[in-house]
Amino acid sequence: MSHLDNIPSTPGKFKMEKSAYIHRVRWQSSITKLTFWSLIILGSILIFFYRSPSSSPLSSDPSRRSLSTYDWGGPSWEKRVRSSARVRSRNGISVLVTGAAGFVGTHVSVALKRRGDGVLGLDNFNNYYDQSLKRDRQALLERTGVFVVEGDINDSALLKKLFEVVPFTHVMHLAAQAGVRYAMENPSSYVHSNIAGLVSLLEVCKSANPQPAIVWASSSSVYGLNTKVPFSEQDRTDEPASLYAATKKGGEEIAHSYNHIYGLSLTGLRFFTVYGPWGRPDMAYFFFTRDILKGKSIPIFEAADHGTVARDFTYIDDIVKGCLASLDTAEKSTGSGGKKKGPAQLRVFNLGNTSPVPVSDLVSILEKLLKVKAKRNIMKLPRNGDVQFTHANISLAQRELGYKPTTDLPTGLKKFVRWYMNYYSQGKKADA
Ligand SMILES: O=C(O)[C@H]1O[C@H](OP(=O)(O)OP(=O)(O)OC[C@H]2O[C@@H](n3ccc(=O)[nH]c3=O)[C@H](O)[C@@H]2O)[C@H](O)[C@@H](O)[C@@H]1O
Repeated sequence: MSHLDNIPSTPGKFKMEKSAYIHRVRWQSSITKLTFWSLIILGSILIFFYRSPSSSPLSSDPSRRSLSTYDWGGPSWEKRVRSSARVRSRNGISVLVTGAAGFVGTHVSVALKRRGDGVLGLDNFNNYYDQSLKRDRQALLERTGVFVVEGDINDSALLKKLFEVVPFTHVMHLAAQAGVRYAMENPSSYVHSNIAGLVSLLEVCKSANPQPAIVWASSSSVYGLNTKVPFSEQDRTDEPASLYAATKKGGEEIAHSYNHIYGLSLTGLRFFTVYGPWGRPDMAYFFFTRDILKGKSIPIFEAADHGTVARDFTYIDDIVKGCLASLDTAEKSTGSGGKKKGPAQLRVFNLGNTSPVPVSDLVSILEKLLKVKAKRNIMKLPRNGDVQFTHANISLAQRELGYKPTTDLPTGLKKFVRWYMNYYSQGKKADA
């Protein structure tokens, strides 16, 4: 008989062979031991999750999408930060790019690095969409010489540290919770990233010496239910159709207040449905491509009375040019030591393509490029935050930034499809 046979199968059903007293003493000591070890294990788990000062404040935040802690700091980490942010051209700038492993962030970081600017990336690698795509973008950035620090914009200690290590002249703020429809599923993630995260970043920027100039991503969605087209920067933006749009509009007001109080130079860019290689799998052109290839039906929205739903789709390279021109024309912030010394620049620009295309035409272009007929499922535009159309007036950006989009939708989609086929032919799965 093995000693294992002495252990009762049901806890508590001990055979009373010895005196009750001895059993009671043993029983109490077992409970004490059990409590002691439970506390030790619980303590260890807590210490594991909160072990470093760099642990993300996300850990206790219900809006968090995945449990993440970030490690940063130390001499070799600082060396990498410094080296990545080192300016290598005359008159170059040093830029902190937030959301660097995102779609626009990756393209902008590469473009800046290639022209000799210092670039440091920051990204929290959340799981809103396929994280392996973000990791592959990160690998691309590493090959270009851009180090991406893993962390969240809500982590003020990390942001302060970055500004201690590098006196950034500019911040390109692209970290955000994107996507219009997802706001109904996870509203707090929009508040967390687009409102709280923005404030956390601006708080650190306002106290930095010197204060950086900030260029950041707003959205065409701030035009909301407006019917006057094309949308101009002077138009009202007080009827957002989604929480996403509301948080971007809120960001524009927050920018105004930091400019007014602290003299921060701030430029907001209203992007119009940006698409292209290394894009976002949650966007229609991307998952339409995946689903057409899979033979899955795709939902194509239409407005009431068969009204056309259209977007001013803008190719990534045009957006990158607009971002770089915004950084190059940004004036210096005027404050120091957290105090305003004089008026500072405050700008908002539309970055669109100026030629809206119906979603059904987008599908036709994809069908031709993919040589596959789509299974179209025409359905009523759901009440989920989508607007019927967008159309940018870009004359202000043209005048002030020299912004001039040059890629039409068929040309841009051709480049996207080429990238897509190449990327996913390497055994990767195109899951959102
Ligand atoms: O311009 C912007 O500011 C916004 O552009 C996009 O938002 P959206 O234009 O809605 O882009 P998609 O989600 O790719 O949708 C494109 C078009 O396809 C339509 N659509 C979308 C999904 C679907 O299943 N079916 C469908 O017909 C939408 O109604 C829309 O007209 C981005 O997702 C936002 O993050 C960005 O801020």
